[in-house]
This record gives sequence, C-alpha cells and structure tokens, in this order.
Amino acid sequence: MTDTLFPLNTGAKIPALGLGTWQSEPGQVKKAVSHALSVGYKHIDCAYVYGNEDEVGAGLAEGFQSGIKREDLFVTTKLWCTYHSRVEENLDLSLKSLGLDYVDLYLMHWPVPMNPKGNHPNLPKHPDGSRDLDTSWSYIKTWKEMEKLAKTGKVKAIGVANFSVKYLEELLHDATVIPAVNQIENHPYLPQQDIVDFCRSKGIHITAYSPLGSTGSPLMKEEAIQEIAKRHSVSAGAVLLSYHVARGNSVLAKSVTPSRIEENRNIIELESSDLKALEKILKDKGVTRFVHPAFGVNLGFPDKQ
Ligand SMILES: NC(=O)c1ccc[n+]([C@@H]2O[C@H](COP(=O)([O-])OP(=O)(O)OC[C@H]3O[C@@H](n4cnc5c(N)ncnc54)[C@H](OP(=O)(O)O)[C@@H]3O)[C@@H](O)[C@H]2O)c1
Ligand SMILES: O=C(O)[C@@H](O)[C@H](O)[C@H](O)[C@@H](O)CO
Repeated sequence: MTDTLFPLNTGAKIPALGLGTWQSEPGQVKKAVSHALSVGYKHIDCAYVYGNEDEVGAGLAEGFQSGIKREDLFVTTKLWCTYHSRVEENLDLSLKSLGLDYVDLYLMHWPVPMNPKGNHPNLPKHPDGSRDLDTSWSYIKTWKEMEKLAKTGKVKAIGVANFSVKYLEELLHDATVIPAVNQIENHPYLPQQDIVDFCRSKGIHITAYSPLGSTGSPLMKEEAIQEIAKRHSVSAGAVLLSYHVARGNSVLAKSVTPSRIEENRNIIELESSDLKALEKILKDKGVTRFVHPAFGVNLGFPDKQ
C-alpha cells in the first residue's frame, strides 16, 4: 500500500505518503531527503518559510544523480504569507533553492497575507508582538494570482493549506481554478471530517499533516493506537499513517532519522474495527490541534471559535 497514488482534479496523481521537512534542521535535511528517495519515497513536502529548501534541493540532486527521474517525483512547496502580493517572486525563490524548474504542487501556506514591508521578512510583528497582517490584500486576490501560474509551466497544480470550510466557500465563489489539494492538520485527535467531506464534494484532495502529533510524535504514545499496532505487529506510527490512506487522503510524515524514514513507509490495510477504535479516540479524548500560529485571525475552524 506504500505506493498508493491518489487522483487529483488536474488528472495527475499524488503519492499517498510524503516526507515532511518542517523543522528538519540544516545539516540533517539533505541526508533525510536523499535517504528517503533511496528507500522509495516519491513525494517530498517543502515550504519557503522552512528556510531549508537549499538543502532539500541538495538531497533531491543526490537522488537525481543516483538515477531517479524528476518526472517520477512529486514535489510540493508553499507560498509564504509575506509574499501574497508577490506570488511568482516567491515561487522563483523556492525553485532556485530546490534546483527545480517546476513543482508538482504549489500551495498557499495560510490564507493570511502578512505585511511585505514589515520589520521581518517572514514574521513581521507590531510593537505589541502581534503579527503584522497586510489588510490591504486578500487571500482571494492571492488565489487569482496563483491561477496565473499555470501558464508559466512552473507549477503542475495549485492548492491551499489550512483552509476551513468557511474559507473554501469564500474562495470557490471567485475561483476559476478549483484547488487540487487542501493540506490540513489531521489525526485521530483532529479528524476535521467537515473539511474532509466538503473537499471530497468539490473534488479537492486532502493531504494530512502532523499525523504523529508533530514534534516529539506524542500520538505514538496513545494507548488505543498502541493496541491496534500490537494486533497488526507494526509500529504505532504505521497505524497513524495508514489511518489517512484508509480515508483516501495522502499523508506527510516528517523525520530526519533514517530508521524512522524507512519505518514510516510501512502503510498497512486497517480493518473497520481499527478505524472505529481510532474514531473513538476523539470521543474519549476530545479535540487537540497542535499547529495554530498566532495570526490573530479567526480561520473558521470550529475548535478555535
Ligand atoms: N501546511 C502546513 O501549515 C503544515 C503544518 C505542519 C506540517 N506540515 C507538513 O507536514 C509534515 C509533517 O508534520 P510535522 O512535521 O508537524 O509532524 P509529524 O510528521 O506528525 O511528526 C514529526 C515528529 O515525529 C518524529 N517521528 C517521525 N517518525 C517517527 C517514528 N517512526 N517514530 C517516532 N517518532 C517519529 C520526528 O522525529 P525525528 O525527525 O527526530 O525522527 C518529529 O519529531 C511537516 O514536516 C510539513 O512538511 C505542513
Ligand atoms: O509560525 C508560523 O506561522 C509557522 O511556523 C507555521 O506554523 C509553520 O510554517 C507551519 O504552518 C508548518 O508548515
């Protein structure tokens, strides 16, 4: 099941399992990417704001030198918030760092334009420490700019990340191009079924992030998940990643540890009783969202009202 591919509304296919690179430290990420490619990963998730695309690019280059073809890989990167009014400029910076002339998917990282002329290139803040947003620009205008990228040949598909149903409805009202993907936090503590169902109804593919609960993989310690893992003689990580493939969604697992990069490829077929047990976790433990930057904006997520 590791080599499962999911169809996108562009006609292309996205590999079910991707390597995440957020917080993959310089000095580690090149090796992580190169190792992932050498053990069969076909999908790499990047972002301009991760500040490590040069090294990711070096890891990709090692893969190409070893004979891996560009067209066999699916590479995603993301437009950062301070570049909403400079879309192609930000894409070009990422392509240069990655050493690529196109990406398979370009995502709007967050639907929140930030001040491009603020006191920091990526995270401008006001004197009170709150984030300095660009209220003169809207994420809808950003999307219209992203729609223009298709004709440059630099992107194979465009999409969004961290979009709630409310924001998607607003975007679809003015969109000409339907996003190919919505990349959202997703795991048994935050299944976001409302967004998953809405996207499915609009032909938008879901990619799950922070499937292990992000830094330190706290979800691996969840008793119910360990029980399922024991039943199948696999790791808790395999259960947490297989959960998304069973739901028809692709999933991103970040690691810079070679043994874990290999272990995370072990996607298994979960039984309906396993999925029921995973769904029960939410009822028992309630919602937990691990990634919620302090933009100071209501992003429309029911658990953050
Ligand atoms: N669009 C967005 O806004 C957004 C937000 C968050 C994440 N993402 C994407 O999604 C990716 C994944 O999410 P994430 O990085 O937040 O967290 P994650 O993949 O849920 O968890 C990463 C953590 O789990 C550890 N880990 C990985 N495999 C493991 C294993 N088999 N056993 C035990 N621990 C393991 C990693 O440690 P080591 O690295 O030390 O092995 C790291 O501490 C990101 O890297 C990024 O590409 C996107
Ligand atoms: O503080 C932030 O806005 C960033 O660190 C984001 O949380 C981060 O980029 C995640 O969205 C990971 O993709």
